[in-house]
Amino acid sequence: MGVPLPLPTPKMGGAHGVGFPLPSHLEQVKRWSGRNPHSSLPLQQDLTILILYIELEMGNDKAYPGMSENEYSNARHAIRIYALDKTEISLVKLCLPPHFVSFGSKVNEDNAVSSISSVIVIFIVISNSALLQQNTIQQSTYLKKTAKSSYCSNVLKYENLRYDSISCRHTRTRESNSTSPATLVKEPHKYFDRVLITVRSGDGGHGAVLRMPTQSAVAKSHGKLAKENPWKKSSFKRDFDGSLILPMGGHGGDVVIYADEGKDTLLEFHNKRRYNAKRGGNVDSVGVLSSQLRGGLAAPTLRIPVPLGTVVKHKRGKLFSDLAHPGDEVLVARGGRGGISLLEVPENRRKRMTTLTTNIMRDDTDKVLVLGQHGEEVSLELILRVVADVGLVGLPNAGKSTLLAAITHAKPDIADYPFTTLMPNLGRLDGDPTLGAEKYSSEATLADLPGLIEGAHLGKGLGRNFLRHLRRTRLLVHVIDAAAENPVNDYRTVKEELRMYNPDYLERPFIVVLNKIDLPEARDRLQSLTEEMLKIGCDKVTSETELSSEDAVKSLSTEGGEADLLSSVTSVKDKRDKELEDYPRPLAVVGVSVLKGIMIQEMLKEIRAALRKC
Ligand SMILES: Nc1nc2c(ncn2[C@@H]2O[C@H](COP(=O)(O)OP(=O)(O)OP(=O)(O)O)[C@@H](O)[C@H]2O)c(=O)[nH]1
Ligand SMILES: [Mg+2]
Repeated sequence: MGVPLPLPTPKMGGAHGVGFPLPSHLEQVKRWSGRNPHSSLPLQQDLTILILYIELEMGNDKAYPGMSENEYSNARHAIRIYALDKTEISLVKLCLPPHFVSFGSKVNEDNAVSSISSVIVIFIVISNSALLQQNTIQQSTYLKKTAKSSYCSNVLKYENLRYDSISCRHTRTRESNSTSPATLVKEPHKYFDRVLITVRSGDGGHGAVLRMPTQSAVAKSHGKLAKENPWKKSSFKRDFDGSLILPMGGHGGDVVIYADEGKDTLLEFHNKRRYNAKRGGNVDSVGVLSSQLRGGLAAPTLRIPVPLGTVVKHKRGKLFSDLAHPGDEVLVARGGRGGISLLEVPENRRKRMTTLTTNIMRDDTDKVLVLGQHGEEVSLELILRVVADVGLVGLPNAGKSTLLAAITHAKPDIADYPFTTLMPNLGRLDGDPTLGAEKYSSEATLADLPGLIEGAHLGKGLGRNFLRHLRRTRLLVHVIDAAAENPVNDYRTVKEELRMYNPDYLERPFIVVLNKIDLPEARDRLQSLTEEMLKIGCDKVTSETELSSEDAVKSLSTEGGEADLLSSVTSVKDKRDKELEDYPRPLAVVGVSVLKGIMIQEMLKEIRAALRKC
């Protein structure tokens, strides 16, 4: 620890090295070591790095056929770097011997082994855990011994085999709480559906080490009766088998995240990113067992409300839960258990008490149980995907928000400039009263999304991240400005962007709404536009019309449409290779003017009919 490294003249990594210049790297290692053994590195997790620096004695160049002069001289120094997870550390001793000889296929192994002239083994332990650091030091000591006996005799001289271990601590990186309230107000659309938070469950309350009361104390508190028989069974709380029940520390508060229909966004979490549950109460005692003794109070569960449709994930990927239904909740951190109480019994009464109690503990090592257990701290990523049956998509200014306002009670912002809508607006569509009571209840939720433009997948306009909010929809409604210069092209642009985000979106049933037919230029070409739109696409539904449940699970672990599993990557790629014409054609094309209320009922009929089909 802390011994400056005897470093050889550094050279390039060589044919078997890691491909970056040695000098700077070894300089860094040098800085980490000797001078400051407890230097900090900006790493989040525990890590052990094993560096092998091997210098070869390249005696006979005929032993390395096919190696160029350059390769030959580079191969004289080989550096290998292994990052070991803390759980893998025991593997070091297993995998070390092969590394001594794994100098690539061009080198005859025997020759290579016999030509090693010196080896430097460096362990860098980056951890705040003293135990892990200690373990690594033991590992390297063990290696020194085994290397001496097994390798040094015939491979290299022991004095040429050097070990060092370096301990570094993590830097305590402060969580970026950089989103200022002003930014949140100015650009809420960038933050409303994604946030990182940290939750901590409460510690358990402490138990107590109790003494039996003296006879006089018992008499004082229980009057004459107790004086006659201080060990009378009813004096203390007992289990059904007669054993004494000793009070326990209260359970620490759990942390639960639940779906709350009253919440719309995750914005508030940007202001407060840390949530701590309370700790359990300690045993209320002055050290003497009494019938009045109470256990510590359990801390209340900390319940955090999030909008319906929030996906709760571990910061580094693992899915906790998808809170897609009202009342869904997930326990994200369990509170620490309360400590138990111990009873100290005088030697002469011990035997008798043992027959009466099951939870007497005298062993010193058990005393740790008196302290409540620690709660757990978890970093979470919350991702909102709105829950809606129908998604409205289209270019900016097509009239999506006007449509939502026309058929639901929603009051979205409407204006004749692009990107009026920055965050999804939700509206509730009532069922069809003409279909009778049964169908009337089949209401649906509509989501009006921000406008998409060509190149949205490259980040143009508002980008395309908001398309994740289409994930749960059953039906898409393409809203097109029929009075625009080239409505068919606009339609293709939106479909293309959807496909770039997630080709599955194009497999979903959809209808096309040609809007603004109150304007003459739209009304005149309504017929031809409708025919043209109906021609784009094919009849056969090529694959699943909805995300299968398996896909849904996969998609929960990924964002932005990039699936992490190889198979799904391939399938997504295949789907992107398809032409727009290879995807299903619209279920219906209707011309409307949502502003002037023309053909609204016909449009609603088509939407309801489509909803019934999917
Ligand atoms: N003439 C006419 N104008 C309409 C019609 N529907 C919407 N508009 C106008 O089109 C403009 C844009 O409407 P919005 O509903 O804000 O369009 P949007 O698709 O939500 O636009 P973004 O939110 O920017 O994506 C507004 O000025 C509306 O008044 C219509 O049927 N006829
Ligand atoms: Mg809008």
